[in-house]
Amino acid sequence: MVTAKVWVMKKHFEGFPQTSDFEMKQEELANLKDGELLLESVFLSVDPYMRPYSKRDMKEGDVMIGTQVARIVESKNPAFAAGAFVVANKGWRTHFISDGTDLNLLPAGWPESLPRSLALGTVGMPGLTAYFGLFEVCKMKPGETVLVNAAAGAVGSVVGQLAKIGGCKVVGCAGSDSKVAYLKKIGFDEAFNYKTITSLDETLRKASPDGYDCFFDNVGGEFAAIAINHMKKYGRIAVCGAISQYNDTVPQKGPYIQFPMIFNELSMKGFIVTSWYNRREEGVKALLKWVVEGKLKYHEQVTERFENMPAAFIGMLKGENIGKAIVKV
Ligand SMILES: NC(=O)C1=CN([C@@H]2O[C@H](COP(=O)(O)OP(=O)(O)OC[C@H]3O[C@@H](n4cnc5c(N)ncnc54)[C@H](OP(=O)(O)O)[C@@H]3O)[C@@H](O)[C@H]2O)C=CC1
Ligand SMILES: CCCCCCC/C=C/C=O
Repeated sequence: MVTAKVWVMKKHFEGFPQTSDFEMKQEELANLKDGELLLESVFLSVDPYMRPYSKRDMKEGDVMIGTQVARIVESKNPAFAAGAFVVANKGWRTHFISDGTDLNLLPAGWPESLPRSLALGTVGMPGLTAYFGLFEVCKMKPGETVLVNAAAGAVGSVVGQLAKIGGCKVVGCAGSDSKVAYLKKIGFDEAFNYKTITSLDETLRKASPDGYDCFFDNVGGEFAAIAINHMKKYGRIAVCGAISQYNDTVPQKGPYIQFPMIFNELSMKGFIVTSWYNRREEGVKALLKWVVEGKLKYHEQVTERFENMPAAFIGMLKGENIGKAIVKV
C-alpha cells in the first residue's frame, strides 16, 4: 500500500494566496487493478492559471489542480513500461494511480542531457501557449514588431525567442533588472523593467517609434490599456493572460478600448492553449527541435521538495521566477 502526500486548497483565496490557505494531507492508494499504473511525481508545475481556475472550478478541500512529470513505478498496463516518464494532470500529489488514458509519454528521443521538467515549461503547456498564441492567434509574420509582457516568465520568454526565430523585432518587459538582463541575453531587441520606468507610454514609443504589429498580452490591466494605443494599423493582440488582475478583490475599471480598436482596425483574440491540443504533437516537436538546436534557451526556477508547493506557487505569483517555476519533489 502506497501513501501519497497531497496539497488541498483549505480555503478559497481572498486576494493574494497565503500559505495558510493550503493544507497537506495523506491519501492511501488502493492496490493496482489490471490496466492500471502507479506513478510518482518527479517535477510539479506551479502556474498562474491555478489562481483564477481555483475560483471557477474548485471547492474548499479539493486537491490543488496541476500537472506533473511522473515516473511509472509499477505497471499493469501493457501500453506503459515501468520506469518511463509521462506528463499527467493529477494535481498536487506525490503519487497517483492512472488507467493510462490521461497520460502523455515524453516525446521519443528526449535527449538525456535535457531536464525532463522542460515538459512542463518550454517544451510543455507554456511553450505551446507561446507557439500557438504567436503563430496562430497573432499570426506573426517576418519583419514585424512584437511586444510581450511578463516576458521573462515561462510563456513570455518563449514568445520573445520564437519571435526572433520568426524574423521579428521583439520588445519585452519584466519586473526586475536581473530579468531585463536575462531578456537581453536570450535575444530580445529591447527590454525594460516596468516597475522602474517613469512612463510606460514613453518607453513603448521609444522602444518602437512605429508601433507594434503584435502584442502578446500576459498581464492585462493598466499595461494593456496603455499598450493598445501603440498598435500599428491592423495590429493583432493575443489576450493570453491577465495576471495583474488575478488577485484583485475589486474588479479594475476600464479601459475603454473602442477608439484604438476602430481607428487602427485591430484584432484582439483571447485563447486557451488546450483548444490547440489537437496539434500538441506538432508544437512539442517544433519546440523540442529548437531547444536541441540551441535556438530556444530555457531557464527554470526550481524549488526543492513537495512540502514547498504553496511557497513556490506564491513566489511565482509575486514574480520570483525567471523562466518556468518548477517544484522538484
Ligand atoms: N491562455 C492560455 O492558455 C494560457 C495563459 N497563460 C497566462 O500567461 C501568463 C504568463 O504565464 P506564465 O508564463 O506561466 O507565468 P510566468 O512564468 O510569467 O510567471 C508569472 C509572472 O507574472 C508576472 N506578474 C505577476 N504579477 C504581475 C502584475 N501584477 N503585473 C505584471 N506582471 C505580473 C511576474 O513577473 P514580473 O517580475 O515580470 O512581474 C511573474 O514572474 C499568465 O497570465 C497566465 O495566466 C499561461 C498559460 C496558458
Ligand atoms: C492540462 C493543463 C491545462 C492548463 C490550461 C491552462 C490555460 C491557462 C489559462 C490562463 O492562464
